[in-house]
Amino acid sequence: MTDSFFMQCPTALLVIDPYQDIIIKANQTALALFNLPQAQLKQPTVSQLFNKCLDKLLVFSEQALSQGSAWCDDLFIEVDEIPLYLEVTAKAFEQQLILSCQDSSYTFKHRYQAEAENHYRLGLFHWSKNETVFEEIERHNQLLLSAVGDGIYGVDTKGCTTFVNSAAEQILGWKKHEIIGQKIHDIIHHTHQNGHPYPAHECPIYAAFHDGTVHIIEDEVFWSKSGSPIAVEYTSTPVTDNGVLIGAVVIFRDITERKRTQQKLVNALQEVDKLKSRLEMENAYLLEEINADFNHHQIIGQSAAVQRMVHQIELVGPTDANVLIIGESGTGKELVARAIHEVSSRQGRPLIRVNCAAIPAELFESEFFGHVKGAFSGAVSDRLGRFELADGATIFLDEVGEIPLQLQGKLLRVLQEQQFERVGESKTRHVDVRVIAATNQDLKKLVKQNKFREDLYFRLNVFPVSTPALRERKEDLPLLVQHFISKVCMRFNQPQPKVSMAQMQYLQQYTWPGNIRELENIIERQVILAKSNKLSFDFLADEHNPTTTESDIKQIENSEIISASMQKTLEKENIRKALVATDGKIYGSGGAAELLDLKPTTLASKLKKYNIDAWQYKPNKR
Ligand SMILES: Nc1ncnc2c1ncn2[C@@H]1O[C@H](COP(=O)(O)OP(=O)(O)OP(=O)(O)O)[C@@H](O)[C@H]1O
Repeated sequence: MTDSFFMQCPTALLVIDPYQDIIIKANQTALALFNLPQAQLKQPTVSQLFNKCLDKLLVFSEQALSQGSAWCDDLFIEVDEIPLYLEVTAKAFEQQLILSCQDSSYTFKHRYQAEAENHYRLGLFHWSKNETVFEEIERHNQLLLSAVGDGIYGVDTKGCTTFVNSAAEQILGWKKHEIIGQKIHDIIHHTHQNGHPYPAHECPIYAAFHDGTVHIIEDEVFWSKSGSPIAVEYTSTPVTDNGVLIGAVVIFRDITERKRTQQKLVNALQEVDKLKSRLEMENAYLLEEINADFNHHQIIGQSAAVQRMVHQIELVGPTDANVLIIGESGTGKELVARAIHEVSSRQGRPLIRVNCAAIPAELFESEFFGHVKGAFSGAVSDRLGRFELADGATIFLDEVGEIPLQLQGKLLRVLQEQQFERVGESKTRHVDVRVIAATNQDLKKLVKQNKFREDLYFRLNVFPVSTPALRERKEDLPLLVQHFISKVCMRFNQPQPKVSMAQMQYLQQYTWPGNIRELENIIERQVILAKSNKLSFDFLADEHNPTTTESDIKQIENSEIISASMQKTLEKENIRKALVATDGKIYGSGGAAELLDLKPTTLASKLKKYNIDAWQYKPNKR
């Protein structure tokens, strides 16, 4: 069994006797390796077998015999004259040596192969490990590129697309397979927003891989698959490989929404600017109004004429009809206009007043309709006209008869179509303005004289309202007088003086050519001049009334208009009545002077003037 193992062992085994120089035994592998016939084991001898390296064999054998074992790889034999190097392991056994021999080239080959295989296995392992890492990186990159909200695409140096991320697909509407390998500029960047062609040689994206610098563009358009422009900002960054430009990567963002928001903001700011300048103008206008003390709108009076007028105001006020107020100067035309505006639905906005008599002829159009900067010398900035200012409100054209004939056509157009153009501008503007006009002139007469357009007159005269002259409603005088005294005294913060009946008569007798404005002015003046707590208006008698002879008192009483001479007669009669009532007493409490609200000295001089003897009225004298 042992011998069989020996014989079948895959390693070449020789048992030699180094002392006798003979091969005692050799197994199958050894016979094959040394090319020995089994029958001739005694031949060759050991030294013959290793005859080319005897010295080394001797040293090796002695080492094995003395140490019990030895190993060497420099012994060789010649087989068919070809050296066969061996790795030999020797084991000493009872003065014999067992040699285990291995073909060195075979061992080397196997070891090399094993090593190569080892390397190969290791390499494969490393490679698959690396491949997994690369795959992982690629997967991460893909995830990142897909997750990014910005569009990303790459181009090579020919301008052809090399990759596209999902956001780019979504923004542009093009699928990857439709643009990969295609010249991207021709697909999405061929035209400027204004429709002008965008040549590829001007394309900043392509420029990046020509000049090697980053190109940042903040406002351009890319064209979607559907053909609509997409507002974008983008960065084109050159890509290099070992210092060589190989293309560019473009990161872009759809800024449509941002631009829309920006535009909204710009519009809102413009609107704010417009409203601001409008408010400033309104404010300045209102301040002007407050300063002018026009902020009271009470119409005082109980006469039939006033009641009729108030009724008309209530009728026409809530409608949007144009109104023409006709009346003498100072009869309250503006007051009526304000009252109409205030009962209308436009009362939340100011009444814009234009005094047509105060505007120089050459500035009328600009005042009414505004102008643009540079429209004429002096037009240094855009300016709103009164009609634009009154948009949504009411415009009050005071002294409308003063509007120059050449502008009347334009005014008619606003009244009919609510349209006009600013001076120096062709853009037609629309407004919603109610017009209230006023005049103290006879417009019909102006029409006949060709100074006022008839069509404009009819347009304005839709609803005429007349303000009665004060002399036609003298019954309102006491109320008006009291109203103005209160108003003035409140302004001056002083107690209100009284008006005696006699003084009231002076007011009643006066003809009031300046109407209520004159009354208001006179009262203000007299309040300032009043020395005591009493107001005097006797100067009115002397100021305007012509001298007449004394007439019948009865006639005076029945007369509505009292002339100066009548007034004198009336005063004389009045003094007489006072003397009768006071039994001829002039001075002191209960005297005629007090009753007449006159200074005793004034009464005395009047008695002298009228040649009245107070003694005549003493009880004992009558
Ligand atoms: N009925 C009234 N009650 C109270 N005040 C009045 C009345 N009518 C007019 N007034 C006052 O008289 C003054 C003159 O009135 P207003 O300016 O309205 O007259 P007008 O007819 O427009 O004058 P003009 O034609 O000169 O412009 C104002 O202070 C106004 O408040």
